[in-house]
Amino acid sequence: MAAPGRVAAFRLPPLPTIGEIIKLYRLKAQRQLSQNFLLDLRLTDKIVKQAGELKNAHVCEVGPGPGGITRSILSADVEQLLLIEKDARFIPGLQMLSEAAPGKVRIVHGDILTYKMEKAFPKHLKKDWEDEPPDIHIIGNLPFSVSTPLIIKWLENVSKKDGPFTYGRTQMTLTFQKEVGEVDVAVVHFTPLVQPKIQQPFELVEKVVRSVFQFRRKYCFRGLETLFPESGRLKRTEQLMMTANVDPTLRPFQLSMSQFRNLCNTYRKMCDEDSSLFVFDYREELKQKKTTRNLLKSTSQPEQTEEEDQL
Ligand SMILES: C[S@@+](CC[C@H](N)C(=O)[O-])C[C@H]1O[C@@H](n2cnc3c(N)ncnc32)[C@H](O)[C@@H]1O
Repeated sequence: MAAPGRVAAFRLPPLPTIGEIIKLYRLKAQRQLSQNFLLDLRLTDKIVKQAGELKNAHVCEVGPGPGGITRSILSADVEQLLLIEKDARFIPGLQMLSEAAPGKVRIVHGDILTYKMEKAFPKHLKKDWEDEPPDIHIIGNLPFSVSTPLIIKWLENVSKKDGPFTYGRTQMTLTFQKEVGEVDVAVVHFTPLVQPKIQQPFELVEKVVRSVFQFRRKYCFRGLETLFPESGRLKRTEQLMMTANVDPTLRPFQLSMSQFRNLCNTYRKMCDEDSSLFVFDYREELKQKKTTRNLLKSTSQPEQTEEEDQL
């Protein structure tokens, strides 16, 4: 058994070991689980420390599972802890934790991707966007398959000041697990800025960034080309890169924030000049090309192009 978590006012039940989790929750794949669940309280304390001072704070933990991070949050003497867990098998263990810390814990058996965060905390905690962040924190260690769509949704919420950011510049401390087979986790702490670094609609920024990074190891022009329809693609990509002052042979991860800003601003101007541009969908174009090619296919079958391999 791991050492019990301690707080001044109450004593939490000990964290189960990986073997106990497998038995208790009838789970399989011990190797994978031991990477996904954080069962060392020294490590979970370290992660929770990254969130800053949590005494008397309102915290939402996403995906508490067996409750390692949960214990560390409670040990930080928070005012209220909201737990959102999708897997019903973890609920009884979380209820035990809730009983050990009376009046502190609220458990929601639900999906964080659909949970209405704009109603999750008391209204009196709301702060103006320009003020200091509210005393509300989101903390979580989620699998990659969930954390990626979730962070995109939350970044959109930041830009629209809705969802968890109805309360102001709510802070988030999230762990991102590396590839399956690696045990390392990266802890990232986010505090929304008062002014965005790029003053364009979220959908436009997301489209540009997603396009650049779809070929992350290639020169950045390769991804940027996909913003434009085939007719005039080369010319418009050149125009975008020249106006934005971006060297086309940089790799996506070498681009600076100001280069992304220039790209977004220039692309916005191009979209304003051509109303059909923003809705252009490169993948849709590829699909249509493939369908046409299949229709025209005769006895001699051409090799698939690199583009079509992406479909
Ligand atoms: C990688 S485990 C981490 C568990 C625990 N936080 C820890 O660090 O040991 C991810 C947890 O998130 C839960 N989960 C996965 N998808 C979820 C979702 N969409 N909404 C809420 N919880 C989710 C899983 O059931 C699991 O308990």
